[in-house]
Amino acid sequence: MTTYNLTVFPGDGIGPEIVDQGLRVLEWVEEAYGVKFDIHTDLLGGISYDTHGLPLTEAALAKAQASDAVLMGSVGGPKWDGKTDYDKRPEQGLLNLRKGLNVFANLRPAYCFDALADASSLKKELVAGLDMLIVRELAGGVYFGEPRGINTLEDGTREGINTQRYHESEISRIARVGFEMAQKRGGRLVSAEKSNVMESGLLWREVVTAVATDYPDVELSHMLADNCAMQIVRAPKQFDVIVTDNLFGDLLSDEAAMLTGSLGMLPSASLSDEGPGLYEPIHGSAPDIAGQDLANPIATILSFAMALRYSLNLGDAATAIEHAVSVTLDQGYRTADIMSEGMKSVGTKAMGDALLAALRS
Ligand SMILES: NC(=O)C1=CN([C@@H]2O[C@H](COP(=O)(O)OP(=O)(O)OC[C@H]3O[C@@H](n4cnc5c(N)ncnc54)[C@H](O)[C@@H]3O)[C@@H](O)[C@H]2O)C=CC1
Ligand SMILES: CC(C)CC(=O)C(=O)O
Ligand SMILES: [Mg+2]
Repeated sequence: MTTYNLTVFPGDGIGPEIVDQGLRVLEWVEEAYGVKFDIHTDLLGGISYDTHGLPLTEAALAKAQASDAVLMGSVGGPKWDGKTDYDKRPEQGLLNLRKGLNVFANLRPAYCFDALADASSLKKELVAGLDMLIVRELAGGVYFGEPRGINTLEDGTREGINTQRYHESEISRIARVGFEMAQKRGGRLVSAEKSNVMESGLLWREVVTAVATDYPDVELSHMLADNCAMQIVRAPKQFDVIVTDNLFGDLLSDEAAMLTGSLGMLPSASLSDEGPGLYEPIHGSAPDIAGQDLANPIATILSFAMALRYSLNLGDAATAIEHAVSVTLDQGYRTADIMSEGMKSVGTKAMGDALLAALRS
């Protein structure tokens, strides 16, 4: 029997609740596909800080690096928001995990399930049939650039600094992922930056244009990121694949999530050239609904399905899970974030129950 080593970081807020449902689905995969998941659960984020004084310990990172795939929930919350030492904040643990795994390519698919075309805040005809992919650079850019910090100046006033910095090698490697994804999909790639006001954006545009010569079958276009944000809500189905930097990808993907009905629907896979991928929903720890059995576990379950496809060679199991999500939504099960009139209102665990029933039927 094939055994896969998984490191799981439930994290903070709704993280443990949604990860629990994802792990139930993985138990089904073990039964249905005759594989074994050897699961090591560890601490990341605020819970790690409270226990160890650090949002990610070296030992936990080493375990993750030695795994076949790393699965997580979410980190952060008001308890740690006051921390001015950013290196100790829960979110820094996640950034360190991403950097430590060198997962530079973050795939964020925005797919509108037919049953949820009504759940979007946009008109149904704009989102029905939507299937776009945001490829976000994840290991560089302004979340990592130096110098950073808050300095007190001679006159006693303060300035905050973060640095957007991209080497051309970082741009070309994420551009290649964008082109390769477009080749496997609709053959169209939009590169989003701010080359009109940022040198790093200009370099981004030049490097992506140069890489394009290796992919003559992909139709490349460039779009300023602010226009891209507008186009995503004006006419989202014009997009096939968007490649963009760490900050713009963060913002554009939360925006795109609302086209699918809810932030609780959008999964992600973060991939490196070698080593395990990291799989997490794109949303945060949702402190406003944590511990109340209200969170939508679907983004997490779909992220774990992406792990099966991209890291564990279990693509059939991933497809079965995606199909079960579709069936469950067709059956009318809805967590509060995607609820509409006449549907069956369920909590986090009951959504997991419904999905497992669909998988077993
Ligand atoms: N990858 C991660 O772990 C991330 C962590 N964060 C952290 O999460 C904390 C909260 O951040 P927010 O800005 O409030 O963003 P958030 O994504 O946690 O929540 C935004 C809104 O979406 C709702 N929401 C999110 N996920 C949901 C789900 N699965 N089901 C139903 N509703 C859901 C929340 O209830 C909230 O109203 C902060 O500490 C932030 O730094 C934020 C984004 C990503
Ligand atoms: C480090 C995270 C908190 C940033 C984020 O919002 C994301 O990656 O989606
Ligand atoms: Mg985000």
